[in-house]
Amino acid sequence: MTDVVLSCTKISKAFGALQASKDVSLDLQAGEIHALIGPNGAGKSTLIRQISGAMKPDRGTVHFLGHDVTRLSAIERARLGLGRSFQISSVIPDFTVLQNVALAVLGDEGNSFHFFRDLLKGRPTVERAETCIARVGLEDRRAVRAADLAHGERRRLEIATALALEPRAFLLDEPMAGMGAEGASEMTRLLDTLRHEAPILLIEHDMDAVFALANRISVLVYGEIIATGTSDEIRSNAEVRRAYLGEEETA
Ligand SMILES: Nc1ncnc2c1ncn2[C@@H]1O[C@H](COP(=O)(O)OP(=O)(O)OP(=O)(O)O)[C@@H](O)[C@H]1O
Repeated sequence: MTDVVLSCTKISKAFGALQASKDVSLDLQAGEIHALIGPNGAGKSTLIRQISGAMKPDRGTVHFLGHDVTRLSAIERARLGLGRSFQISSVIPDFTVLQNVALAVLGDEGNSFHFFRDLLKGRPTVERAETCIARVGLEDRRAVRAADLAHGERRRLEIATALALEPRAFLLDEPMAGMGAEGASEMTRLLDTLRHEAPILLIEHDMDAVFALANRISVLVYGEIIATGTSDEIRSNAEVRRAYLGEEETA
């Protein structure tokens, strides 16, 4: 029996005449990385936003850990353990690495941010934040302001803030965007280990990373999933090559 952590069923979303999601169904199973790939404008971010709760679908349902979360807000889904990291950074630039992650830990504990300064002196918060920081390999950078981090380090900080919420699943939207080869391979190594803590639904344009990491890949074209399979199955799928991979190779 497969252990489905997250699923969406027949999700549809239109922006005026544009059908950005068309009856999309997919699931995320324990221990896996399920990559969502497709050309620019295919509807990947729109789909992940509906799964996270940032946007309401016109039709369809989202289930997470056995709950129907379709009507829950993004914050309520995050509290259930849906961890997110987006194309646009959510970290506070003037806060240090430690302060950013501690803030996320406090948010998870349901504390009012008025008490942030006092609580930051408390060991449990700091210890938990430091565990998350070490998990992404930023322990030597804990006192550095987020604004002063290199791009790849900032992406890892975002993952640390997501880890602070003790997620049961991750939604990651282009964690390797804008990274050089070294940053991308560090992120690849990190995601490879993270999947064992919580499965990852991954949007990523870096095909080397996707093919190296993904247990399963779904290909979205014009808002529709045209194929789901292993790396080998997707690489050799004629329709996928025509609609997406062939186009990338000749670009
Ligand atoms: N809020 C919105 N209002 C109107 N149209 C939108 C909105 N959000 C997205 N779209 C459109 O929906 C389509 C899908 O966009 P989306 O950002 O989901 O694609 P994507 O696959 O994530 O693209 P990329 O790979 O470039 O990030 C695009 O045509 C986009 O212009």
